[in-house]
Amino acid sequence: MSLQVSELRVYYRTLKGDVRALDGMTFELRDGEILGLVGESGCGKSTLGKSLIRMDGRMRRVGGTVTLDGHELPIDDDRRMNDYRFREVSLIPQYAMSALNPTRKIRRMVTELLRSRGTALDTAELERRMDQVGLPREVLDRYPIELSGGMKQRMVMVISTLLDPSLLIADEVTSALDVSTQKAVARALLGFRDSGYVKSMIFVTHDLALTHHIADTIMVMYAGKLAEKAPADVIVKAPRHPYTRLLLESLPEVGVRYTERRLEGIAGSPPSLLDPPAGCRFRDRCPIAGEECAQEPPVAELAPDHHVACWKA
Ligand SMILES: Nc1ncnc2c1ncn2[C@@H]1O[C@H](COP(=O)(O)OP(=O)(O)OP(=O)(O)O)[C@@H](O)[C@H]1O
Repeated sequence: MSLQVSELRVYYRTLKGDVRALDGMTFELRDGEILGLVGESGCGKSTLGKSLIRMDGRMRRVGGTVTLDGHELPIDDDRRMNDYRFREVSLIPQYAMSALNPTRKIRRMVTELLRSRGTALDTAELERRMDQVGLPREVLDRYPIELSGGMKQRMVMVISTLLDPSLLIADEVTSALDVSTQKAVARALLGFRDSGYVKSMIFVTHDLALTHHIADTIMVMYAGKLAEKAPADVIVKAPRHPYTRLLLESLPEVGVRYTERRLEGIAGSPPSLLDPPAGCRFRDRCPIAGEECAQEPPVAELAPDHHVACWKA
């Protein structure tokens, strides 16, 4: 088992009070597993990713534990987490491709990064990995501005995995890319896993179709909590949580025009995480909510590896 997250609660301190961005998340990730993490904007996906590697100043762990390869991660101790970053856990953050230092050529940037980690650059290994993701070697002697968006993204991916971290968190790495570049990036991620550069991966995205292609398991979050987690095929073909069903129904179909099938979103909006309601947080938008939903639903394992937090599932 690579990763075990247990009852994790991470809140943001704000002037209006605590934003309960993660409110009791429990899940596991096996060796070799790619987990697709989906859910509406603001449900806590990025907060989960950041919590596993670097909390920002406003984040606070209120409870729970994170264990990676049998060691509990000191997630709220920024200094101690330094021993784990890049080596054990690596993050490709949202908008990573715009975060490359514009004043450094790529080779110098990688050399400096590795030096700061006490490691020398193994150029042959770096080039092998660049070949694998289809990046020409002359990229090393270019400035970030001289690379296309897709090239920058693949370069960031190579850099983030150079020290073979156990867990890679890829946060929205494909959202700003065109469809064929998205595929190249997704293939590269699969290649990293298959080559053993990373043991397991959390792929954070809004794109359910792409997630279904590359993830072994999909976890759906809603308002800071786990709604459903199951093998990717099960989530797409036989979801049990009403939120997952509505999420799938709101996807556009290629070849179907608006006049034939109106694209329905999910009516209503998620609750504020400053003062979330008791009971099921999806209750106000749920077409099948009943009285029992005033109580918080437990996460039940309905079938092996199929976890659902819904009284009606
Ligand atoms: N620095 C912050 N201070 C206060 N609240 C924050 C902060 N960052 C995020 N939040 C809140 O925490 C909740 C979860 O945000 P998060 O960014 O993790 O969601 P997300 O699912 O990753 O969204 P998106 O898909 O838009 O990236 C939201 O309610 C958001 O408003």
